[in-house]
Amino acid sequence: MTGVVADGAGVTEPVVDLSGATASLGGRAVLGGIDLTVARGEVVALLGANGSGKSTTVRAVVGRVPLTSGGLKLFGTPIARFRQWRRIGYVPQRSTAASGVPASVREVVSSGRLSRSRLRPLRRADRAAVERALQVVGLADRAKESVNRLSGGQHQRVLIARALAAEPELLIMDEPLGGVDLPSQRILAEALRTQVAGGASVLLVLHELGPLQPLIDRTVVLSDGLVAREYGRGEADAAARVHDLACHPHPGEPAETDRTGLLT
Ligand SMILES: Nc1ncnc2c1ncn2[C@@H]1O[C@H](COP(=O)(O)OP(=O)(O)OP(=O)(O)O)[C@@H](O)[C@H]1O
Repeated sequence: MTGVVADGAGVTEPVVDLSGATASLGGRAVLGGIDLTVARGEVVALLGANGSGKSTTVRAVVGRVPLTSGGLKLFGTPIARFRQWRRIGYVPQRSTAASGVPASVREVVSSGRLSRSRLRPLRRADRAAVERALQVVGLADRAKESVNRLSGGQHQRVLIARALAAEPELLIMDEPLGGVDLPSQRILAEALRTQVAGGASVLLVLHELGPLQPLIDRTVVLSDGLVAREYGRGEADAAARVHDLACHPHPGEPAETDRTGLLT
């Protein structure tokens, strides 16, 4: 099995272990048998063309899309018995932080901490984690503002801060760079670096690796609901190039699909 690492207690299971996963949406098969692992401390990027199944895969991992067959274990526990959701931080694909609810930036970020503190009032350590997360995404000076007054990219940063505030062991982010400008992408890269240095594992859906590239241990390319290819750390440039050609073909240049048949 890939992605198994040893720790002080002996051999440890991957934090995510998806095997032969199939799923359907609207009566259509969307995942055709995905094998995906994330080892403890590993940073895995999921790439692929639009509609290849990236979001569905991570939504399956967080239990939001039921599998029609195959298996999923989180932290070594089958999904049906898994209850420790506070170990996982999930940032869904671009959405609003609070649809119409006049919550402040700090309140939304604090809500990430509440799930960890089981709805107890926040203690000093909780408040410190919230402030750190706000600093990390560069929104500390806007903490009192209503999230309704933020731009789309700033919303995204609030959602990222909410996930970071929980200090999860596994952070799952669906297109965290979407609509986020380059300085903020760098801030996010730094935030992730800190999380990973602290032992966190990360699963990211990305359209391009951008400033996150140096952090990524493994890149998994999806195509039509299947894993088309995996790239290791030293192959990040190749992964980025395959993805660029498949998803953003340059005029006059054949898409990588035409040349390799990898990404359809
Ligand atoms: N609620 C739904 N009902 C029916 N089909 C869906 C639904 N959500 C997604 N799909 C289909 O499932 C397939 C995979 O979608 P998914 O969102 O996982 O792709 P993706 O790789 O994340 O794409 P993108 O890069 O555009 O975000 C697509 O063909 C999509 O049309």
